[in-house]
Amino acid sequence: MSGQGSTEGIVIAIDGPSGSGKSSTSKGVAKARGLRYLDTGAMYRALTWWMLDNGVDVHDPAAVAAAVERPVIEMGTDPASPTISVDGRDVAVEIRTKEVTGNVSAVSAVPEARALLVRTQRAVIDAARRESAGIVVEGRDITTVVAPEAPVKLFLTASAEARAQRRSREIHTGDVAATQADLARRDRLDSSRAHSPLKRTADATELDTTGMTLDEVIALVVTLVDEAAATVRG
Ligand SMILES: Nc1ncnc2c1ncn2[C@@H]1O[C@H](COP(=O)(O)OP(=O)(O)OP(=O)(O)O)[C@@H](O)[C@H]1O
Ligand SMILES: Nc1ccn([C@H]2C[C@H](O)[C@@H](COP(=O)(O)O)O2)c(=O)n1
Repeated sequence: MSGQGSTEGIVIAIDGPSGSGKSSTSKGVAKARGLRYLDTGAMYRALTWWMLDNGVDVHDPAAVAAAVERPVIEMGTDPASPTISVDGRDVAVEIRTKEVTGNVSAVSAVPEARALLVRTQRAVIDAARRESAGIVVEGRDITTVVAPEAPVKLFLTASAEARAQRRSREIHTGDVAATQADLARRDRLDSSRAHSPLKRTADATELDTTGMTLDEVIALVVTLVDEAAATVRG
């Protein structure tokens, strides 16, 4: 709940390229305004982890499509401690490996995988709204496919250099050039796939965070949420 209006049932949709700050910003905003938080990238990662763990050839779209219904992926939406599990196993660490990161774009390009996860994401949003909770949802197709009617739609960006610096600090590597190449590869794949590619629509507010601190970005987005809450609820 904000001082500016009610955030009950509000949906905040945030997309952007890898390392632009979607997760950190979304969690910070959700904590500041008592909202739920959904990391949809974690869901694609969890599906990818399961495929790899079960010997599915992730570069064979038909094999991925045939297996998508098998794992049960569940998410916890508390921004202070978001959770992700597959068949009851906590996979928060496993989904962040290099192997998963290197293969997740292939799995997320498969239409059957997207259809299933989009359905699950909409169910999470609907459940939050039934409980009168607002929710911040972040990923690559939230503003375009998952929640195009959201009253706050943001496209977060930062320069390739800034994103590589941030991610390199996070994973404690001095090889910023290699990190930048990894981010560029994933962005290229995620933006060029046939189904639900990452793209900014005209009605999403672009926020270039290069040169901004995380706290500054969170404060700015909280302001946008408060404005939307005041408008939506009168
Ligand atoms: N404005 C900022 N200034 C400095 N560092 C930032 C800023 N925003 C995010 N970061 C840091 O950059 C790193 C990447 O941020 P984050 O994981 O939130 O990005 P993301 O867009 O969710 O990435 P991905 O799509 O790859 O999951 C994190 O270490 C985070 O703390
Ligand atoms: N809505 C989404 C969210 C994520 N993906 C894919 C593409 C990303 O490279 C990958 C991992 O996401 P991250 O953890 O880096 O946010 O998942 C997608 O296609 N759609």
